[in-house]
Amino acid sequence: MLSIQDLEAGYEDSMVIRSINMNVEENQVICVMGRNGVGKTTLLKTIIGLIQPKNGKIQYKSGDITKDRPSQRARNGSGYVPQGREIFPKLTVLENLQLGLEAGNVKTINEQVYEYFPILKDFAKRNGGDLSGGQQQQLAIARALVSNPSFLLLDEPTEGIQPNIVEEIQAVIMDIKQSSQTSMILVEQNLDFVKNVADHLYVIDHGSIVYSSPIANVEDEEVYRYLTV
Ligand SMILES: Nc1ncnc2c1ncn2[C@@H]1O[C@H](COP(=O)(O)OP(=O)(O)OP(=O)(O)O)[C@@H](O)[C@H]1O
Repeated sequence: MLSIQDLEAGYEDSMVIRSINMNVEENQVICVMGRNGVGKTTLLKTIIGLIQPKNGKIQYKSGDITKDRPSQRARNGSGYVPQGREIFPKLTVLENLQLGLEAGNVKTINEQVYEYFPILKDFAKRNGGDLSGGQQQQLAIARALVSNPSFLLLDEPTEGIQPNIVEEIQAVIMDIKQSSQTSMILVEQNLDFVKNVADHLYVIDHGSIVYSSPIANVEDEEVYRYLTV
């Protein structure tokens, strides 16, 4: 469904990710781990179109999307939950969700989103900035889900979030996987969380994939070797 071939990207003269090859099938959850600063966010931003690759190709549903703008990708089914949430603090919860609808060119909010995160209905008129960190993360995920993405990228959705909300986010990811064909790429620091939700794990170091394994065969020690400084 999504095929990334020899992808290289970075900022001005610096190359941050190098020779990345990845395949994501329908309904698969792929996790990407790696130490701080190795290029995980840069990879997601390149897949979503916020950064233009210097080399390589991204194919989505057999079309070449390497040069498509982020807005085109959103209309074609991609959803993005950025690191640090990036919700609009001065807009209400409902207005934040409506922006997700516009991005995906969808008319109405799928009620499923409120079933996943009932708090967002209760707090519809509150400003996004008045929610707790965990609630803002739920809003960021919901904002991506309202456009019914067939492909969802999540950048560290559990970072700094209290355990009960991490469990809720895990349950939502599992439900999306069980009830739809949506594929996901998840950047995550927590190996236990990864093992609960993922089908395949990639570890990145210095911008390249250094470890790749189906989740059932992941060797914790090997993964931790790359995650410790
Ligand atoms: N806008 C930018 N301009 C220049 N360099 C950048 C920019 N954004 C990130 N970088 C650099 O690119 C490298 C990779 O950053 P990136 O955010 O992709 O890493 P990461 O693996 O997601 O890290 P973290 O786990 O801390 O989020 C880092 O050296 C970072 O300083």
